[in-house]
Amino acid sequence: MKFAVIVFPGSNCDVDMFHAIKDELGEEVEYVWHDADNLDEFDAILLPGGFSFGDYLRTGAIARFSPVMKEVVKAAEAGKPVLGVCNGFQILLEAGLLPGGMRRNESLSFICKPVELKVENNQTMFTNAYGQGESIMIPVAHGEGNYYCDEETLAKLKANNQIAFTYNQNPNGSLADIAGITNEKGNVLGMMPHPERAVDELLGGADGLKMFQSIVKAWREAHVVNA
Ligand SMILES: NC(=O)CC[C@H](N)C(=O)O
Repeated sequence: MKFAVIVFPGSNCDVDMFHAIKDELGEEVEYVWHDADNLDEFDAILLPGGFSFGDYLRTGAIARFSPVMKEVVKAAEAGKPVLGVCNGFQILLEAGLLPGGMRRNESLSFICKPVELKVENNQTMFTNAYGQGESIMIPVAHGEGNYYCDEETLAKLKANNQIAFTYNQNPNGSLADIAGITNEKGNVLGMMPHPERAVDELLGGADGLKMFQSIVKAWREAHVVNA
């Protein structure tokens, strides 16, 4: 399985993401600069965290116009797994691939610490290796992670099981304790916590690795005979 790590000017979690896939997961991975115009050779698309275009205007608001985003939309429409972490989540929101938006953390401060998440839906291609309701530890590091959407959207997210993760102790004021959501089809996931920073006990925990293993498992079941 071949992963793309999309790199924007200002991305800073791309190397951790690459390491997670290559060294911890053991799958093929390439960096793809944000002006790329073809992602056909990749099976899964990863948008890493960082400060794309310096977080000017709003986080993700400029990156969503990068040429590669047309290809990310195409990949999402084709049903490929698309994962956006932190700034990657912010870009997916700005691109309209996920509903809602981000506001500054309620505290107006940048937060950087491990947080406990609850797996709200383990029936997705990103979460199938977790138990339903399992508590996992994944670090957060953001200034703008206060997820918001209108009531109708929240009702839809709940009705369609699109809330993948919630915070056990909400660190940023996010609506309904939301830490990560999927699109309706379930193949696009955005989350503020950083699974790529929790892929080895040496890093303080390996709960994030299961997310990447889930993607591979779902992909093999769909594409490999006798998986
Ligand atoms: N680690 C990150 O991706 C940071 C995200 C974003 N720039 C913020 O501070 O909200």
